[in-house]
Amino acid sequence: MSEQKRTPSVLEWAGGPQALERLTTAFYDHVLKDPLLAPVFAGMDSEHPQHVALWLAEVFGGPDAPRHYTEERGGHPHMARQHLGRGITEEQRRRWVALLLDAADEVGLPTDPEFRAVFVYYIEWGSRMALVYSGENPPPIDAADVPRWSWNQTPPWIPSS
Ligand code: HEM
Repeated sequence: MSEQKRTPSVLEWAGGPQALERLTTAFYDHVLKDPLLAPVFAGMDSEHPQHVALWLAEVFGGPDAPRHYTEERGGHPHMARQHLGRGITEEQRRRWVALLLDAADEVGLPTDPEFRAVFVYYIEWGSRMALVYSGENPPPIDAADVPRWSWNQTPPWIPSS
């Protein structure tokens, strides 16, 4: 009887925490040069790329992965608060998503349809949530956990032999 292969977490598939740090480092380099986004990030913490990589690692790490962002950075409430009052526009959100996807190509994240689908699924949701929190009537900031995103409908394709 053939042994069933374990499905890697999205984080493992992406290349681990280091791959996400490469992604956010390249991404914020571009953000800071972008006319639409640079003003939004003018006061950005110099470690912001690492913090966002830590957040993404928790989102994509799978149910049993360490919760580093929650333990070290204050979890969902801290992240949500960081967007309050920023008045992010839909045009800025779209640019933010576009630059992140460009950066994913630039640093060589996997390009298989299954990985990119789950990645975009989270980024689309998360960026719209950031916009909602940044607006005039943000939802209350509750003690929700950092969301865990998994393969859902599109587990990675792994050859059987
Ligand atoms: C999936 C989408 C997003 C994720 C996962 C995300 C993640 C985060 C996280 C984790 C922080 C807090 C970092 C920390 O201090 O621990 C943060 C802060 C921030 N985010 Fe977002 N964000 C998203 C979308 C956006 C968008 C669309 C914008 C604006 C166009 C934005 C603007 C900011 C700004 C300006 C800060 C404060 C940065 C600083 O001063 O250090 N975010 N974000």
